[in-house]
Amino acid sequence: MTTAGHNVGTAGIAGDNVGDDVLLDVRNLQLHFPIRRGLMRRPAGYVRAVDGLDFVIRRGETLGLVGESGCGKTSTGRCVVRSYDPTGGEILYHGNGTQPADIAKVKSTALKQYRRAIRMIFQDPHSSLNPRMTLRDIVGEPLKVHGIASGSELDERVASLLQTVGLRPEYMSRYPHAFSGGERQRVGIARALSLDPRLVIADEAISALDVSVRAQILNLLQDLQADRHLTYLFISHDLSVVEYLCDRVAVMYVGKIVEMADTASLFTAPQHPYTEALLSAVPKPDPLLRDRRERIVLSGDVADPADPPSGCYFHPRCPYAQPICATEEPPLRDLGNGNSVACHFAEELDLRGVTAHTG
Ligand SMILES: Nc1ncnc2c1ncn2[C@@H]1O[C@H](COP(=O)(O)OP(=O)(O)OP(=O)(O)O)[C@@H](O)[C@H]1O
Repeated sequence: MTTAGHNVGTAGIAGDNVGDDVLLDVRNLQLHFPIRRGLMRRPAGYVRAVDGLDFVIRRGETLGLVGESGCGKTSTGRCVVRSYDPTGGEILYHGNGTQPADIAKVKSTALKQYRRAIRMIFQDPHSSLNPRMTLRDIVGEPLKVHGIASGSELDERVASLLQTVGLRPEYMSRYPHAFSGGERQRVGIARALSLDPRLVIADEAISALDVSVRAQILNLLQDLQADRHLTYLFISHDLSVVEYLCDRVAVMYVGKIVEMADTASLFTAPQHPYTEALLSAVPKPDPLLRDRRERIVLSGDVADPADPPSGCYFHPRCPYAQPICATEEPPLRDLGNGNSVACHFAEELDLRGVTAHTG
């Protein structure tokens, strides 16, 4: 298959010094949903689902995106695939190793090309596959829509994609209901791969599956990454899986990244109190380990993204908060080792880490 799908236009962006290994450079990304009220449906406020994110995704890596429900993970993924139009910021795609294209703003043909390069795998394989379509239609549809294959060539490509994800080619005339949850997720993965993408966004891709099939799908994702030089943005609640799969992790709280680090540093030496609290809730199979670790129960609810607190959004729940935390928002700052944190007191706190597998 050709990689013509990655030939997105340059959209007039100056080439910055981000390094050759960067595939996606996201700057000040925002997605604010209007809250409409009254007869005239005028915006009465905004839900700041994504509120100024800065991060890069490097070629070939798996970047994890974690945080509690409602913190903006899915909204971020949907902005990156442009199924939502961001309300602000830039998504610079370095597809050809030349000048990047600002995906946040491209339209029509360039957007269609970009959507070949960045694909998404969804959480629920039951609802994300159309029950009235055969596997041939589901997996082959992107190839048809993009005018890449039809007729017998399409069948050949679908057969090959099914084999790639561990399904038998003769299944292509069957409907999704004939398959288990794990098999359906394999179909979703085959569909995502059909356009030979560079970046795959997996949004809770294994969360809905039985524990017994999760490992199989994880292994498949890892094999595909090695074979096809894929880059992943892996969105998950499950920190044990994130520790196992991801090279780096971004922790989100109420539309913002509060910590970003390589996986080993994040799990063994978290720098943000919110990360520490999330890690303390990772279930431990070892009872001795369980006894030694105290779970940090956060007080209060996740802040409302339509009416966030002043200063650091986390300060009303933070066990280490000081007066400045209620008045000044801490920027996401580089710690000098490539990792970054948004906390006024990161250097002064001695936070507890844990590794989900070894303790
Ligand atoms: N279409 C929408 N209109 C208005 N608000 C929305 C919309 N989609 C999401 N939101 C709000 O944006 C915030 C972020 O939601 P999002 O689904 O991105 O979070 P999440 O971290 O992915 O949560 P989960 O893990 O539960 O999927 C939430 O407050 C949510 O209610």
